[in-house]
Order: sequence, then structure tokens, then C-alpha cells
Amino acid sequence: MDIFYGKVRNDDILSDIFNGVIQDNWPAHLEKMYRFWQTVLLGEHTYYGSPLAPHIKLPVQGTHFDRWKQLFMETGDENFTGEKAAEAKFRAEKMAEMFQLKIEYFKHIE
Ligand code: HEM
Repeated sequence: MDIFYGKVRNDDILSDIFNGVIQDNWPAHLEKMYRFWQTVLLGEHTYYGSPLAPHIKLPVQGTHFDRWKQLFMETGDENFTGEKAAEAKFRAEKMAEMFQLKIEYFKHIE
């Protein structure tokens, strides 16, 4: 997570959006993301929240999601192998797809 968000924070395409919202609250954001993935992947229920909600109003489009997925997959491959790593990538891909569809949907009903 630290390596992935380290890349995100410095990425040409993603950094403005993330830093604009998170500002100097990165430690709290990272803490939340550890709990999110612990819940999704390890079945240890430590994240309670609505993951989609804070994304709905973000000015994001396909290029942002493509880069998010690229950095997530690349960081996974650089640091892990095996079943859990494959599952993390699979889940990330599916959730990114779902977020993207829902964000598009909300853009059109306004
Ligand atoms: C272009 C893609 C994405 C962008 C720009 C983005 C951006 C952000 C930002 C700025 C926040 C902080 C929101 C806040 O504190 O108000 C956040 C929170 C979060 N993001 Fe993303 N995100 C993206 C994709 C994803 C994906 C694909 C996932 C899931 C696999 C994800 C999971 C989360 C979770 C769990 C939170 C915490 C939600 C909460 O407050 O409980 N994000 N994201």
C-alpha cells in the first residue's frame, strides 16, 4: 500500500486529485486503506465504510482509472507472487470497473 500510494502521490495523472482531497492526511488515508484491504483479502473485518461514496464527485475519467489500475497491478507484480496477490489484482480490477461505471452513471443523471 505504501509503495502503491507513494507512486500515486507522485503520478502526473493522479497526484493532483489525490493530494487535493487528502492534503496532509496521508497517514490517515493509508491507515484506512490497510484496513480496507485487510477486510477484502484477509477476511479480518477492520474497515467499516462506504468505499464508493467519496469517489462519486471526483473529477475522474477513464485515463485516471487506467493509470490507477496500471500502478496497482505493477506494484503488486513488483512486490508479491501467489494466490493472494492474484486475488488482490482481480478484486482491484473489478472494483475499479464498478466505481468507473457508477461514477459515469451519476454524472449522467444530474
Ligand atoms: C482513478 C481512481 C481513483 C481515485 C482518483 C481515487 C481517489 C480517492 C480519494 C481522493 C480518496 C479519499 C477520499 C476522502 O478522504 O474524502 C479515496 C478513498 C478511498 N478509495 Fe479511492 N480512488 C480511486 C480508485 C479506487 C479503487 C479502484 C478502489 C478500490 C479497489 C478505491 C478504494 C478507496 C477506499 C476504500 C477509500 C476510503 C473510503 C472511505 O473513506 O471509507 N479507490 N480514493
